[in-house]
Amino acid sequence: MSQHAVEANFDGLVGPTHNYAGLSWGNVASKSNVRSVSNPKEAALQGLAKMKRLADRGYVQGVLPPHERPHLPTLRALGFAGSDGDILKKVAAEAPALLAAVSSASPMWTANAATVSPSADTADHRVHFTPANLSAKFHRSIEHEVTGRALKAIFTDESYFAHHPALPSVSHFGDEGAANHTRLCSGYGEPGVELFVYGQIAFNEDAPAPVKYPARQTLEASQAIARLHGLRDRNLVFAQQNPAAIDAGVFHNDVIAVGNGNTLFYHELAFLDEDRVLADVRSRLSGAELEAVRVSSAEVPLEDAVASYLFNSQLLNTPDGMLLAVPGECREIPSVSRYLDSLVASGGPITSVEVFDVKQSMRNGGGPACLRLRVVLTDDELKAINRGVILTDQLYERLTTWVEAHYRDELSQEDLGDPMLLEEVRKALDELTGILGLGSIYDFQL
Ligand SMILES: N=C(N)NCCC[C@H](NC(=O)CCC(=O)O)C(=O)O
Repeated sequence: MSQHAVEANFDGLVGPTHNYAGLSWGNVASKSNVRSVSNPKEAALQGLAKMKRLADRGYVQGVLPPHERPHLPTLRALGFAGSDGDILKKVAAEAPALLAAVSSASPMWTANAATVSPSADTADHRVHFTPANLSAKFHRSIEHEVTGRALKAIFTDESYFAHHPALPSVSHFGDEGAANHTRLCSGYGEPGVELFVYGQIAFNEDAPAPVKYPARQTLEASQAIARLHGLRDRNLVFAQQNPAAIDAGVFHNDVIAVGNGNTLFYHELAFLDEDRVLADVRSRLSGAELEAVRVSSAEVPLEDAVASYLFNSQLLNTPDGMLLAVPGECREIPSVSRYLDSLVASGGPITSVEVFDVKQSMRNGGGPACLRLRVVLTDDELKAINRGVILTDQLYERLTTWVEAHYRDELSQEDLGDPMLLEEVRKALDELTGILGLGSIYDFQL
């Protein structure tokens, strides 16, 4: 028997070390803004403003905490020794690239935090979580442990929630989480079709693969997650991303497609075999017809899709149709802005468009959809979670005051070795776990 369920969005709160280090080869924005001075305070406030607007509209909105950065335990594991201050000084002088990597606020992009399968799809009828190993990028590969702790601190009740460790951290099982996973369904509480999109088949060197940029997700990783989560064939589609799109800067599928309910909004160059993907989804989707909203290259050239992050939008149910929550950049690029007007006028499933300013995150390649992890929860499951992370007016006020008190409004690469920064971060995060009621999740708290 299906139960009423909602889609909750858990946004990553941007951390106090948000900076532009050019760490992500294959992510055009990250590379083009390398060494710009960032504004962590503005970044965090932009993220909170997005959460607040959506919470005010009645969507269930949660918060996932930032991670401790710079991450001293990683530096110690790599042979740096002495006091925290000694280590920062040494690594800043000898290995600034490493310091940048362990200082990234990248856990803000919670679409990469984990893959989540709702209880309507899983064999044991629990919600399953697998933190993504993010093994393609060193700075992201250090996220999954604390991500797992945060998820366990929020989704604690084992009768409702199952937590798996990240997959083995090697390229064969490269996993980028929900950014390459879309669920289509007739209603959130109904069994859905989980569409896993991969960039490469790891154990077949002859299979198609991008030539310029890395494919971060493998088929083998997606299959492993489907097994761990107890998904059945009738709920599953595996699709290969178009290698040419990866080579044009589409480093995750959520940069070129987004789905919600029975609607898949995608660019014609998203998939290697578009017809098969649609046929596979159609044959498995029950209780609804698939609405395929296809954007052609003639309407929006691939480079405009990448530059605007049109598809990195949130697609949300409203009482009359669906809302596309787009980044501000979509209105700055003429082809995209024109397309959005025609989309709303077309009489299709997407009936409104709203602009969100997340520019600080966008400059590192993270749009509205990168900043959120979707978790479909039945009414009982929602009641069972740690409610301290659900955004209310009061929590919004507390978090804004917390950001104002602890965050800098300028951060350059040279600041990352400042021992004061580490102290500021730890003080802020210690207070935050109290505000969110998470207990101890950071290494410095254990
Ligand atoms: N599409 C989704 N779901 N997420 C976007 C992640 C952006 C992130 N950028 C970065 O990690 C850049 C950090 C820097 O260069 O400082 C990444 O490439 O993994």
